[in-house]
Amino acid sequence: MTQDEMKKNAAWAALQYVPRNTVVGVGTGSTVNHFIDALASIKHEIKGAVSSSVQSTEKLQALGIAVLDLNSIDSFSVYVDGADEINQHKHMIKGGGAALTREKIVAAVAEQFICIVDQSKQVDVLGKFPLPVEVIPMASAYVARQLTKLGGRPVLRQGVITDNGNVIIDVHDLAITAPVKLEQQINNIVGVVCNGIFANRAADMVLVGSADGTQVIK
Ligand SMILES: O=C(CO)[C@H](O)[C@H](O)COP(=O)(O)O
Repeated sequence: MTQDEMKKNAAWAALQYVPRNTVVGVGTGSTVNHFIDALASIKHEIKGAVSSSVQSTEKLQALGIAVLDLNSIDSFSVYVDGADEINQHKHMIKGGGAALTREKIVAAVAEQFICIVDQSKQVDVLGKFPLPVEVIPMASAYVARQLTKLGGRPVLRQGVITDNGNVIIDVHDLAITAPVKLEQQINNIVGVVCNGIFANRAADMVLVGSADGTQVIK
């Protein structure tokens, strides 16, 4: 079974946790693209979606799913998104698709975060995947220096501008043994919009696709 088939299994398994007649939060990425396909199969049973990126918005709308303004909603039940890495505490690294800020915003409004991954995303310690940090462009050199002081090796992601008009710095060589603390430390650097550690708002449930089926971790 390919990695993409494992992603697809996890994505379709998420459908059973989507309450009907509500708004659904939708993340970004190749795993989420499978989830959007799955969501389209029940589009007449939901009230629409809130989206974490232009990419997901376009796919949702192309499949006939209404995309609602997050500011028009007080809360909603379930946010479904992928991850680049996830540990046993359901802390994640996200942002490989550069959508981390909007993903963190939509996740913050959701009551429950369901993370859909293939088994290759499970790790003991976060940080082998370079940590994405969204940065205001004029602050990129300053922020890079501060990230070096924290022990990382920052690399500007070439040719990428986020949906919010900012740049991404990928931080290599971090062994993230204290994700809750490091997430806050990086957020405290002036010029950082958001970083890809999702630990202060971890996942509530993880669906892990593998060749043996989909494992549910609550
Ligand atoms: O955080 C993300 C996008 O910003 C994605 O969830 C993450 O990169 C995983 O992507 P994929 O499902 O394509 O493996």
